[in-house]
Amino acid sequence: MTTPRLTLPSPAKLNLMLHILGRREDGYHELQTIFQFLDYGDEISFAVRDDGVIRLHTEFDGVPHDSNLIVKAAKQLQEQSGCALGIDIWIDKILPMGGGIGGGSSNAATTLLGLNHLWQLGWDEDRLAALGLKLGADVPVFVRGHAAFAEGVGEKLTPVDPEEPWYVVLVPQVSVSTAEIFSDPLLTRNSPPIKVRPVPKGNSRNDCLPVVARRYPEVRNALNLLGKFTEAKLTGTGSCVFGGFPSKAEADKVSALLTETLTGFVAKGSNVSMLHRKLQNLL
Ligand SMILES: C[C@](O)(CO)[C@H](O)COP(=O)(O)OP(=O)(O)OC[C@H]1O[C@@H](n2ccc(N)nc2=O)[C@H](O)[C@@H]1O
Ligand SMILES: Nc1ncnc2c1ncn2[C@@H]1O[C@H](COP(=O)(O)OP(=O)(O)OP(=O)(O)O)[C@@H](O)[C@H]1O
Repeated sequence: MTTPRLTLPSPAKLNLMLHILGRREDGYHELQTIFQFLDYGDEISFAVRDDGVIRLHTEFDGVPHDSNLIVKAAKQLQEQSGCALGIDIWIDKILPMGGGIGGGSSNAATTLLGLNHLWQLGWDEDRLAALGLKLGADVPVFVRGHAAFAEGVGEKLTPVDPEEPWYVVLVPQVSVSTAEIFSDPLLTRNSPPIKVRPVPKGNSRNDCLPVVARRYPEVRNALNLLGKFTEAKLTGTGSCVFGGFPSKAEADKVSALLTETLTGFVAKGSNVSMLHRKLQNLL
């Protein structure tokens, strides 16, 4: 008898704004950012095994098995929960790596929530988010599954409900190293903290944009091209560039023009992650 597989979505995120307030003693940066999910992402399938082995069957270019955030998330959860079960994992990977749309962090969160369900651990969201934070600054928001205003290094989350437009997302064919951008001497690190909620209009800038655009001509090009149709923004530390449109038809039209020369996709913004919508249906 074959073990049944559970397939769960692993959505992308966008940073609708990103301000850098300062640098902490450990080198990490204090941020204020707004996360929103996309109805677009990878799909991860899981099948429980009873021998305790954790095995990711899909190979990733340049990411060894044990360094994959999916495997790290599974191992840490197994270790900390004392669970004797194991897991077989497959992923249908469509999210670009190093694109600032959070693929690795989202994969880690989907793994944590999927295994919590399949291994019947009964961990609450706070505990899963705390474990997730050790894997990456963006993991907690994917664990919680609601669009959020984030502070600290991204772990202090307040749910928000921004508009949910259709986005054109351009994917310049360069991988941007987050660590490299955060260590650039030209990065602005002194944005004043926003104290008013909701975040007032006019605060949509991303402090990483000037540094990324300066270093990567491909990103500059994408910003210029999309900027002809709408406000073109950078997500995270890039490389992806996005802009919102009121309808799918308008987003499709612009995407069709731009993707003649650039890679990209159209997806709807969503304040509730599609992972959580699927899990809700399961329960
Ligand atoms: C900037 C964002 O993309 C916003 O969504 C994320 O906070 C980055 O999250 P991430 O890719 O999961 O980043 P991590 O793997 O935690 O960190 C990668 C590297 O970026 C730098 N880093 C990251 C986040 C942060 N708040 N300050 C930093 O200085 C650190 O050098 C760190 O070693
Ligand atoms: N499951 C995974 N999916 C993607 N990348 C992974 C994974 N596991 C490890 N990595 C490593 O993490 C790096 C960053 O990947 P990721 O896709 O999260 O970047 P990102 O979209 O820029 O994320 P962020 O917006 O959180 O900075 C990759 O270049 C890769 O080396």
